[in-house]
Amino acid sequence: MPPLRETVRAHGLSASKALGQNFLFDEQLLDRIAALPGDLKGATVFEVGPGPGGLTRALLRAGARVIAVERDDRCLPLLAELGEVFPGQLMVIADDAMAVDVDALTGGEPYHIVANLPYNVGTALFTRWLEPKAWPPRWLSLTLMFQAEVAERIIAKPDTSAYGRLSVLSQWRTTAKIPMRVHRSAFTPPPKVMSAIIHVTPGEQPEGVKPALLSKLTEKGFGQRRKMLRQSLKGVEGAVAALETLGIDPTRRAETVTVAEWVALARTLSA
Ligand SMILES: C[S@@+](CC[C@H](N)C(=O)[O-])C[C@H]1O[C@@H](n2cnc3c(N)ncnc32)[C@H](O)[C@@H]1O
Repeated sequence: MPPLRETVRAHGLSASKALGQNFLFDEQLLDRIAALPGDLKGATVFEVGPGPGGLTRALLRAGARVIAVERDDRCLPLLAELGEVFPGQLMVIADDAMAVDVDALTGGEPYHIVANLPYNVGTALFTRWLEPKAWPPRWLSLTLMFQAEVAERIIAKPDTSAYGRLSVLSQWRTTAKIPMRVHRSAFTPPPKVMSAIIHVTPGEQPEGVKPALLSKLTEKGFGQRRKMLRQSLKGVEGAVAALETLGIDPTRRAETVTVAEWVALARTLSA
């Protein structure tokens, strides 16, 4: 099929800022991204925002069955052409990714999620995928492009300025890594900031922890990250006493508390 840039030009497709569109046209780079989840031959992949289909092409070339959700109807004719080149491999749904039920769309099959995310909904989608009703989730891996600053927050360690609620919620039952950084100049048009890819795989959920409690504790703790825990966690019943029981100094601040300590605190309160 014709090179990606040529196809985009032929369709007169230009990036829309309102839809968070920054396109990738370097097919070698796209193949490297599509290789990050591992062997995709015969695997199901859910893609958010295929746009002109650069990443989609790479996933199809890798042998995946791709279910893609795109909000911009201008991209649909171009994606339909792509579907003809890879018969039976591509299903495109014209919708808002926030409104679709991925488990239902993928028909109960385990699936990978791969996306060059629209920045305006990226974090909201990511946190939703981290908080399914049941664990392990149906997804096998997440391979997601983020602004580098958000990616750093996801993998951050305690005692760093990037460490926060997103770090704890990302790390307590998954393994999260940054396998690749992508320079802003790789995109058309180039965004203002650098990007990085996050690769996440599910891990074991620690026993006896209610996810909603961990969510609440981290919300309170990091909501007032400069305050001592005995102050910031005052609103969570039993939390300050639990700190004492666990030997966590209540004069510490949220950003010094390790993921394992947050989990221990949530476990104590979940009992
Ligand atoms: C950063 S671009 C990536 C495009 C393409 N995947 C690439 O790598 O070149 C983000 C894409 O997400 C689409 N998009 C934005 N918001 C969306 C939403 N809520 N649901 C589905 N797609 C959305 C945009 O139209 C755009 O095509």
